[in-house]
This record gives sequence, C-alpha cells and structure tokens, in this order.
Amino acid sequence: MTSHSLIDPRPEAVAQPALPEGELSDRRDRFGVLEQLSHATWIFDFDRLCIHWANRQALKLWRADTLEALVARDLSVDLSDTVARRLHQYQSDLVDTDTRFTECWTIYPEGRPCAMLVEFSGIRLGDGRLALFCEHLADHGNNPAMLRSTEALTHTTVMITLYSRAGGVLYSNPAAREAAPAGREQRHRFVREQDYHALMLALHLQGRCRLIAPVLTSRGERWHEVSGHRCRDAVTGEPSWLISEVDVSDLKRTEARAQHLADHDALTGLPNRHYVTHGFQHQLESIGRAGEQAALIFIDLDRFKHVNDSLGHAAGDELLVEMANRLRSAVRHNDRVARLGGDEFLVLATADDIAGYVEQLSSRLLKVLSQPGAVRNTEVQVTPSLGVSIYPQDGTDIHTLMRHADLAMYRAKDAGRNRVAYFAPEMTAAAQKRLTMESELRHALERREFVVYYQPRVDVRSNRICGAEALVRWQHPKRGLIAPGVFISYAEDCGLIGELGAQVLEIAARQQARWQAQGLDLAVSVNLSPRQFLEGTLVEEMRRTVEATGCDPRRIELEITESVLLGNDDSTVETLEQLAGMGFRIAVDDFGTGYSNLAYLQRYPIDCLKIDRSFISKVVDSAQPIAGLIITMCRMLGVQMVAEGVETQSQLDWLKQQDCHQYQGYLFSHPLPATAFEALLPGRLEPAAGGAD
Ligand SMILES: Nc1nc2c(ncn2[C@@H]2O[C@H](COP(=O)(O)O[C@H]3[C@@H](O)[C@H](n4cnc5c(=O)[nH]c(N)nc54)O[C@@H]3COP(=O)(O)O)[C@@H](O)[C@H]2O)c(=O)[nH]1
Repeated sequence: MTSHSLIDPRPEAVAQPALPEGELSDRRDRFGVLEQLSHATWIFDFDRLCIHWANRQALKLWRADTLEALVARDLSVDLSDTVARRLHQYQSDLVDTDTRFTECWTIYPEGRPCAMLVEFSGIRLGDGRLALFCEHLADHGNNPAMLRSTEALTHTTVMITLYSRAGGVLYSNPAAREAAPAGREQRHRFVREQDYHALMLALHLQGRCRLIAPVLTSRGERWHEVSGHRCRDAVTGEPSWLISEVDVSDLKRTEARAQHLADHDALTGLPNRHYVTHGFQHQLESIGRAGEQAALIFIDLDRFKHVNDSLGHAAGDELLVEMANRLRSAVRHNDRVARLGGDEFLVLATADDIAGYVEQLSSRLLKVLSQPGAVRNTEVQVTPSLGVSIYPQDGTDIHTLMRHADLAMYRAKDAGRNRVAYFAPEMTAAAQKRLTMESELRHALERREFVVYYQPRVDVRSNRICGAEALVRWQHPKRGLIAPGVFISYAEDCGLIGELGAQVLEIAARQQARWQAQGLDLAVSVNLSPRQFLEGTLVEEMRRTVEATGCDPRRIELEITESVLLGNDDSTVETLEQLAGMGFRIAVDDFGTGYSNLAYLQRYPIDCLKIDRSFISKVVDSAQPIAGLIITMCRMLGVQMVAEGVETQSQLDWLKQQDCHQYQGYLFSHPLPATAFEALLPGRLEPAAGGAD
C-alpha cells in the first residue's frame, strides 16, 4: 500500500537537457581556479534553476559523483514558492549592487536536509548573465530547534528586520528584503510621515508599538501591520529595534468594502444614514474650521407611499433610483447627497453666499424631482417637500441640523407640499406638539376614547333622511370633544390611522346593525383614509367587521378619496371588486378636488360620487359650472350623486333643479351623536334611495 503525503519530501531528481559539446570544459576553464578554495563553492543559474558549476568540495556537499551529474540535476522540481521568490529577490538585489550577504540555507541533496551558512554574491557567466555565487561558510550544526527556527525565519512571509538605533539594517529576513522597494535610500518607508513619528515615539517611550499603516514596498503601496520592540543586537549587545511587518492589504481591502457597504445605500448607491452621522459631521467640522457656511436640505417625496402601495415596492424602488440620479445631477460637484431611508434624502451644500445658493438649488430640486417619469410603463409624478437648516446658525452638529431641517420639511408639507421651508426656532414647539399628540393618540386608542357622530344624508326631493355619514370625534377626558380636523393628519403621519379607522368602522357597523334591528333602513357611510385602504388588509378587516357586528354590507358605504384611484393599478381594482362582491357600496369623497380622470370612474365599481362642498358653496353666488358638470357626468355614468356641505336653501333649490339625488350639510343638520340623530328620524325616515335611478 502506498501512502501519499501532501508535500513530497523526496522529489524525483529530473535531468536537465544535455549540455552542448564543449560547454562543460568551457566552464572548467572559466571557474577552475576556484578549485583552489578549501571550502565548497558553487554557482547557481537563476534562469535555468540548476547548478552551473561546483568545486570538488561542493560536489561532496551536493552528494554528486561528477560535475556532469550535478549540473544535469533540475532543481526547479524541488523549488517551493517561497524559495523561488527568495531567489528572484537575490537576483534583483545583486543586479546593480556589489552586495554580499550571509544566510542560513538548507539544501536537499538526494532528499536529505543539509543546513549550512552560505555567503551569497553575484557572478557573471560566460554569456553575461548574472548568477548566484555561493560559498559554504560553515555547517549550521544539528540543533533541531535552532535549525527549524532559522528555517522558519527564512521562509516566513512575515517581514522581520533588526535595526540599529541609528536606523541601519542589521538583519532582514528574505521576506523583508523582498518587500523593500529597489533603490530607495529613504529615512523610512511609511507613506504618511505621522505613522513613522508615531512608531518612533512609542518605541522610545514604551519600548513597543503596533500600528497599521500604508508603506512603500517593491509591490507598490501596501498596508502593513507593523510591530516594533526594543531589544539588543545578539552579536554586539547594542540596543536595537526589532520590527516585524505583516501585509494586511487584503484584509484592509475587505474592510474597506465592508465599510463601503455599511456606509452606502444598496438601492441607490448613495451614502446612507450611518455615513451621514460621521461623514457629514466631519465635513461640517472642516467647513467650520474654514469659517464657511453650509446648508442641509432634507428632502421627502410627497405621497411616495401611494406609489409604493399602488404600483408595488419594485416600482417604488425604481422611482427612488430615478430620484437619486436626478438629485446627483442637480447638485454641484462638491455638494453631498445621501439617502436616509425610505423616500428621505439629504443634500449638504456649501457656498460663499449660502442663502443665494440654497434658494437657487432648492428651486432646481423642486423642478427636477417633480418632473413626470415612467415607472413600469406607468407615468408617475411625485413632488418633493424640502426643509433647510443653515450651518452654523441653526446648529453646529449634524444631528441638530438634521432635526431642524426635518422640522422645516414638515412645515413645507403642512403648507401644501411641493415647496421649500426654512427652519425657524418656533418649529421645535410644533414638533414637540406632534410628539405629544402621537403619544396621546396611542393612549386614546387604548382607552377607546373615540366616538362617532352621524350627519344625516338627505333625499333632495323629499327632504327625508336616507342615511348617515359616520364622522369620528375624540372624547378627550380633559379637553372635551375634539374635531377630527385636529387629529386625523397626526394619526396619518404617525401610522395610527389604520387602528383609528378600524375602531370607527366597528362602531359605525354596530350602529347600522342596531338600526337595522330596530327596523330603520339607514345606509351608513364611513371614511377610509388612503393609507387604510392601501394597507392590503382591508378586505379581511371588512369580513371580520361583518362577522363581529352583524352589519349588512349592502347598507355600508365606504368613502374613498380620488387619490386612492390615481394609481389606477390592478390591486386597487381587485380590492374594490372584492369589497363590492361582499356587498359594500363604494363612494368617491370630495369628488372634483383630485386629479379627476373620467377613465378611472369606468374602471372601478363605484356606486356614488360625493360632490365636494367647495363646488356647492359657489353654485348660486357665481356661475360655477363644475357642480353642474359633475351632476351631468353622474347621470351619464349611472352613479348616485350626493352634494356635500349644503348650507343654504338656495343651494338646495339649485340641487333640486339639477335633479341631484341626495345632500348633506348644516342646512339640515350638523353631525350628531347617534341618539340625537335618531331624534331627527320620526316622520322623516323613508326607505333609502339605494341607487341613481
Ligand atoms: N379617515 C377618516 N377621516 C375622517 C373620519 N371622520 C372624519 N374624517 C375627516 O375629517 C375631516 C373633518 O371632519 P368633520 O370635522 O367631521 O367635518 C365633516 C362635517 O362636519 C363637515 N360638514 C358637513 N356639512 C357641512 C357644511 O354644511 N358646511 C361645512 N363647512 N362643513 C360641513 O364636513 C366634514 C365631512 O367631510 P367629508 O368627509 O368630506 O364628507 C373630514 O375630511 C372627514 O372626512 C374618519 O372616521 N376617518
């Protein structure tokens, strides 16, 4: 049975091709004088990796009977990578210089190790090529530990150098010699002067040092982990420095890659929030040192969530990449752009006239970001809201500037979106209010403090109640009844609208079931916020509500806003069709205020359009044609029409003339608690109209 070791300790001796006639005697003539030397001497051919010539002593050392036999040996077979590199190194060391150096070498004649001290120098062959002249100085002895440690030092890739205190090299192992750049006579090889000073200072003060720094090497600039120790030269006893170096460039590169990943957003490639907190902070510090000004612009895309929800996350991602590219090309070369996450971006800009530049830049950003673009074959247009804080007046660190720019951005949103707002100190109070409101809303939901009022929906012709719109109020334990206008937008901003909507839905559905049980056939309409509609759980939630409350879906109308329909995507159609299939009626609220598009009305299963009160308020005073147009359109489409916000008899008279189906408004009644609403019913209730015909 044969066993296979990983490293063959006895490589086959392979023969070199036969020498040309007379070649060996030429060599004898040229180098024969060296036979006089009492110690073994041989010449190694760097290029052919074989012995070119050897004296008698050397033949003995190499266990060769004749010179012919020795020069015929192919030593390349036995050559490890490290030895090959060392030989290559010797070759380049010897090319231009007249160096001699002594080293411990182990040769393997006939596979047997033979350690010795060899002095190496260069010698020219007959054809002018440089060869290695080797002189055997002494046997190394046979202390195994010593032999092995010497071998290890010779073969290790760790670069080890012993320096005198004056900086002269007393010893360097082959790896260190290989790494030293050729022909450099410099004080040190550190790329950065400060690394050299740090090393020397630590060596002098503490006697040891460890640092990772870029250094110049024969392979160019590399990262080395450099460790230094104070010690003594074993030969002279003089104080010296032992320096070892390990090439950590690959590690550094991996580290740099990991750092890049940690600092950049994978989707857009822009610096991310993590980078902003240290990278932008450093930049602010240098702006501060230069006595310059800067501006931080916080950008949030308006209604981006809607794109995500209606066209899907992949489309949302595509849009974000597009926005990131537009941002990159809109800013100046030395401005910095980052993505904080979601649809939030930051720009850090510097300029001598920062106020003038920010004005210019923000109007450019508003323009480029709101250009329509195509995402998955659908034209999409989003607008940005921008908040600006100025360094140093609005903050001197990145966290403060970000907080303030964020507050300003909220102000831009509140003021109608698609605009820029500058930070002002009073905004901090508004932010505090937002936080307080969020926490109060959470408590209110837990304690079920929300109540529902009902505004009658009245038949225009008979002036009788045919249904009710459920409108939420907050029964605050200290502040009394709070109107939804005060808290709905906060609930939307902080993501509580879904939970709030679910509570309202449940109360209104129970009320409908109760009225039905009392024999009152009243349709109840409920407002759904776009977020609630788009969350993807609505159908399931409605199914649960029907089961839990026993309501009749055919008498529940869901009011959605036009914005929900704008995405015009398949999932919206599907959700609406599922709801319609369960029996729910669908109404479009505040109709006419969005981007009305007749096409979507035909695509979706819509039962009712509620004409916004802004059109109704103008029907008599000015010749406002829109309400009339909407009524005509409803008639053509065969959907029910409800006029909202009817406050005067003349408005009602106009609606009668137009043959509008139903109305709501203060003229008939404000929204009321269920019991007060019921008090309006006797004598006025009639079977609900139910449709347009
Ligand atoms: N997502 C949800 N939104 C809700 C819910 N409940 C209410 N809301 C929305 O809040 C906004 C303000 O509502 P509210 O203060 O209740 O105002 C309603 C009516 O009181 C008011 N109205 C009715 N008649 C008149 C009138 O003659 N004049 C006049 N100036 N105002 C009148 O209109 C509001 C009803 O509007 P609409 O929903 O568009 O029919 C409001 O936007 C509510 O939608 C909820 O549970 N979820």
